[in-house]
Amino acid sequence: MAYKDIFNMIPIRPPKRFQSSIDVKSDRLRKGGLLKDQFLFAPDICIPENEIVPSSSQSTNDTTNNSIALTKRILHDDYNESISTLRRSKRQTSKQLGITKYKSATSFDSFIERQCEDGLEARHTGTIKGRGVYTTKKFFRNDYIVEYAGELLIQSEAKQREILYGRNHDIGCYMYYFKWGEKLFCVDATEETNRLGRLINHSRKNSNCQPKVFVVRDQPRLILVALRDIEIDEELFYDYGERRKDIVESFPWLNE
Ligand SMILES: C[S@@+](CC[C@H](N)C(=O)[O-])C[C@H]1O[C@@H](n2cnc3c(N)ncnc32)[C@H](O)[C@@H]1O
Repeated sequence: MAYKDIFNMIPIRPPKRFQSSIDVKSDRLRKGGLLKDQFLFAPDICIPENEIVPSSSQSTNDTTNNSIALTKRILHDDYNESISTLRRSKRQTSKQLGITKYKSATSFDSFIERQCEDGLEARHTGTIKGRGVYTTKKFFRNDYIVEYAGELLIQSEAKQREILYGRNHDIGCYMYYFKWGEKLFCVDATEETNRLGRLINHSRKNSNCQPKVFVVRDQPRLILVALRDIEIDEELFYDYGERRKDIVESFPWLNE
């Protein structure tokens, strides 16, 4: 499956306030009284949607889970190899990666590492979109919202998986491609889990959050950050970034 062009990198400014004093406190304790030297960088990210299968049953059914299990078995050897490649190549400096470093006073890594999904719940939207994620607390602009959690893959493996997933129309599109340094990676969140980032729907015109790459222990993690203040009971949306004409014509909701 093809992917769209990656946009320029857009740095995000660290939030001016701490999102939660509890998180900051635990982070300080963990790191011996110091906030870790960390940085944010934010290449724009895209999800290839050219094989989106609009499905009402994206899904907990056995067929889907079996397909995923089968795919993983088939790809098992490649998977081990690709992840070890990833690990081998991870020790690049930010200069090599061409990434601007931003020291942040606020630590997002504690949110990521403890899989924080506070203030969110999944509900059925009652529309063709299927499930969506809604807020149960207020978020402020630049707040951490949730991780787009899944398996980190290199591009070649992700493409192989997509071919297999594409054979099963019960499998929805949960592959999230992004550029990190000079390389393309993908977070595959196809497997049904209880993580919420994978359930956030698309809006081009009314997105209220935005994907960013955040590095934890030298590994890129995808997170969603609030674009503006978000009130309780709002559905979360981000722009999937797909602009290819043929794809958008096939899935007109990408323009909404
Ligand atoms: C990452 S999943 C989002 C969660 C999905 N709604 C679910 O129930 O599992 C992406 C899929 O959700 C659906 N979707 C997301 N945003 C949509 C929108 N604005 N309109 C229609 N369908 C949408 C499409 O089927 C898309 O392939």
